[in-house]
Amino acid sequence: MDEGGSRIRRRVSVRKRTRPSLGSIFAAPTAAELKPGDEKEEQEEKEMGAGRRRRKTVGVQPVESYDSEEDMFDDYDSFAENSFLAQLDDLEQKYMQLPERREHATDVATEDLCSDSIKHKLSVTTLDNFTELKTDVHTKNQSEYEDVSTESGADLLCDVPSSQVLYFENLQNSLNDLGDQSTKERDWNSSSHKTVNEELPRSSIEQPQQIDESSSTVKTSSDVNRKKSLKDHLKSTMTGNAKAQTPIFSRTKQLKETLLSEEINVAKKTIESLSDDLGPFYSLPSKVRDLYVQFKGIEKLYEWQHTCLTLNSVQERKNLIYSLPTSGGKTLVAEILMLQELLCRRKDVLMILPYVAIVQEKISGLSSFGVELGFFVEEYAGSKGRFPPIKRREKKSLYIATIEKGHSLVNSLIETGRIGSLGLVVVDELHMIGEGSRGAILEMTLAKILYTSKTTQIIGMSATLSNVEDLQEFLQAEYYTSQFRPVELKEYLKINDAIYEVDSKAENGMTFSRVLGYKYSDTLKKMDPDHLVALVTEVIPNYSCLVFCPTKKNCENVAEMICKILSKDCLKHREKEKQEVIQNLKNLSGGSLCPVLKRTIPFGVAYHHSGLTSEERKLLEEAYSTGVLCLFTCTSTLAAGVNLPARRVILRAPYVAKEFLKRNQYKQMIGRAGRAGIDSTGESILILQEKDKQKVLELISRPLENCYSHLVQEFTKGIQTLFLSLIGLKIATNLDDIYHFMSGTFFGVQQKILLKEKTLWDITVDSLRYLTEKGLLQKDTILTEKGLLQKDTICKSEEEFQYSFQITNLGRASFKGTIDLAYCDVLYRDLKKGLEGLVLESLLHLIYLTTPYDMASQCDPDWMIYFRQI
Ligand SMILES: Nc1ncnc2c1ncn2[C@@H]1O[C@H](COP(=O)(O)OP(=O)(O)OP(=O)(O)O)[C@@H](O)[C@H]1O
Repeated sequence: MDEGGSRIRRRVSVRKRTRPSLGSIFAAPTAAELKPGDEKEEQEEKEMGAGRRRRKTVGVQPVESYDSEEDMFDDYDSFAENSFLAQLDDLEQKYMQLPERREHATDVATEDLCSDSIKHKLSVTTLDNFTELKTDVHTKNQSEYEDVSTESGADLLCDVPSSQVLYFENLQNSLNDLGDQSTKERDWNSSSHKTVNEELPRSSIEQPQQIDESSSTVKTSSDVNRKKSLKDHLKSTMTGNAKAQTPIFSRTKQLKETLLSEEINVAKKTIESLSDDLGPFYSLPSKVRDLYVQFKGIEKLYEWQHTCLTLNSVQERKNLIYSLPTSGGKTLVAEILMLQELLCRRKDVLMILPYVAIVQEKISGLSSFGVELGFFVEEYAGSKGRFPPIKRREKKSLYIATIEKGHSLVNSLIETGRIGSLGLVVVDELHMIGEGSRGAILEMTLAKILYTSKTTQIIGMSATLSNVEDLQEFLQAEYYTSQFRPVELKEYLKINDAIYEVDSKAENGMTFSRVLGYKYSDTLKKMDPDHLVALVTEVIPNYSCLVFCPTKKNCENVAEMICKILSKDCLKHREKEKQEVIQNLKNLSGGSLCPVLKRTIPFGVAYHHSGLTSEERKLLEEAYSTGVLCLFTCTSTLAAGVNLPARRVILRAPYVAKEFLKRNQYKQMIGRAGRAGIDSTGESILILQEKDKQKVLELISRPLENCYSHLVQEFTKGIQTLFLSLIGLKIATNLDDIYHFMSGTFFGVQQKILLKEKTLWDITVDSLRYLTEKGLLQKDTILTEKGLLQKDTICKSEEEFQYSFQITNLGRASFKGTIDLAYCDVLYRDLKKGLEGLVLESLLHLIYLTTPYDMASQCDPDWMIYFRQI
């Protein structure tokens, strides 16, 4: 009895000691609370339609060095009564008399100490059909009990990442859909609050009415009721569990679990010994292979995947860049390497992806693996993500992050001295390192990892890499490439009504293929001058088709235009399911539906761009993936890795907005054509006008664009932000170290190409000087060969001295508040002025203070309106 009780009390005392004061919670953000790059991500999020928030600064949770014990009680002290824990002890005394129930009940008690959300998360489901999975989970918990109790109970009790809860919910929904009668009879609302441990015989759950009644006094305050209900729930669950018979678990399940942990132990040893014998599945338990068959239908690896995974450099954990055409199956290799790291080397893994939508797609794809194999899948995108991440002792975490959130995560790990816990970092679409300020953030992230952790392996992949040598030098990585593509991709161009095949051997890069056979009336020609309907009706409704359009508005117009011309027969194709899609979309937005989608969905057509909310997007993507919708008109964002392939991809014009297509963009877009395992071939058709012919011929024949560092070009969002964070996080604080850091960046590798007129030393010195003059840094002490001099000592030549720098308050606030350094001083001045006197006569002053400067610079206010308002 005391064992369990004392364990709980001990945890409480730890919590009390380490819990931050209210003051510190509400104090100005510290350390990794406010992360560089979040604003940019907002932009991207907006772009992908995943969020519509606007703000000048971004607040994140306070930084604490959470350990798993703290997490267990996180958020609870705030609403539980002081006597709550004492009552818990009483309850233990009362209901845990039977020694054989002790462990089980303690388990439940501690679980119930967790928030409703955690309970909810742990309440896998109560469906009969799902008992197997729950039993599985419970068995795992039981088998882990030893570790849990001797360490901290962390893995059982800590925050299950929402991503994995989603997995359970999805499973629950799909089981629900099966329409099992017994399922229907259940009350879902109530069952959703049950814990895994409540999956016990009904008789044992229907219990302690007396205790409930006697202990609960009626109070009017809702708060008190909340506390009471928690307490009652606790009591009732504990009593129920105390009386319950120990559930009988399937022997087969238990055996499977034992086998899995045995296999993992063997795999750990194999991987440590660097043996050539890779065991049942690339040093992983055979269960992983089974899961790939079960969840992804992948029975066998492609030859290149096998070769890549068995490379010596990969076995030796060297950094690796690999490049294959789109749909080549790159992700699977990365996933296997990630699983080796999580399961065998017992380290956390970070996967960086370019967009929120892709992170979400990956989360849902990998959550099932996490549940089955015992690791956490954590989302770092949009508003999701905790800094620093929860420290877990047993299970490892796979963080799936956008570029910006990945950077913040790495910053927080460095700041808390935990960067070594990151065993592997995988970067998908590595070529994005050459794209503007997002590229600069990716570069900073990787450079910081390289500088601070010698044990973290970095793997980058892309379908569109050109100057790989530079990247190899930066990442100190090996390179693997192959031209493998499981489904052949045929490229076509359409000029007027003739179709040409792209042919590198032909004199002008193309050969005539055919003339479009579709008969157009004069009216139709006016409506559809590019013969889009002729092209799409060769494919839909039986196969899927993507039409890339230059703008969002164009997506909508093209979708409508196509539907006006399409035969009414299309309406009959999967009619009922399309109506369901419409209904589901309506449900998402309180009964209303975009009039364009209302007209196009019955034809199986929809637009896909950043104007959709993430829920709408998911719904439409699902309908498209299952063939209910057969045509998407979309913008280029869909090309960046969202797995929605099509039999035919049509590029409406060789433009993205007003910019002429880049080779990389073209490759990514046409790469969506040809579905592995479904299509035997994929086709792309680029529609062009005579005037663009020459440019297009160059586009299809020239090599991919090189990628170049944007670290210095993106001055305030690049090198300036980097230096501030290096000094703020104490990664490098003196001139010498900072210069050394810079030499190891992608810019350092390309400096001679990018900025010939200046040396890297000069660039470093100039940037530090600029930050110092701006009041973001201050020189601390001066280190000379003769010793330390005071900071105000005048020095003649920078080279003679080694400055040590400190971040100022303004610098820290800017770095942590993700403020663009271009206007951090203006913002500070404005806020300071606001402190002197806030004009509340009208809303004008408040609007001024809360309008981001970059937004303000995009519009040209009519000052007379303001004048009249005042
Ligand atoms: N060995 C395999 N056998 C069968 N299918 C596979 C295999 N490997 C990958 N696939 C499937 O091929 C499809 C494309 O794979 P993946 O998304 O990994 O390609 P990619 O190279 O990352 O493409 P992109 O550059 O477009 O992101 C996926 O549906 C994946 O499940």
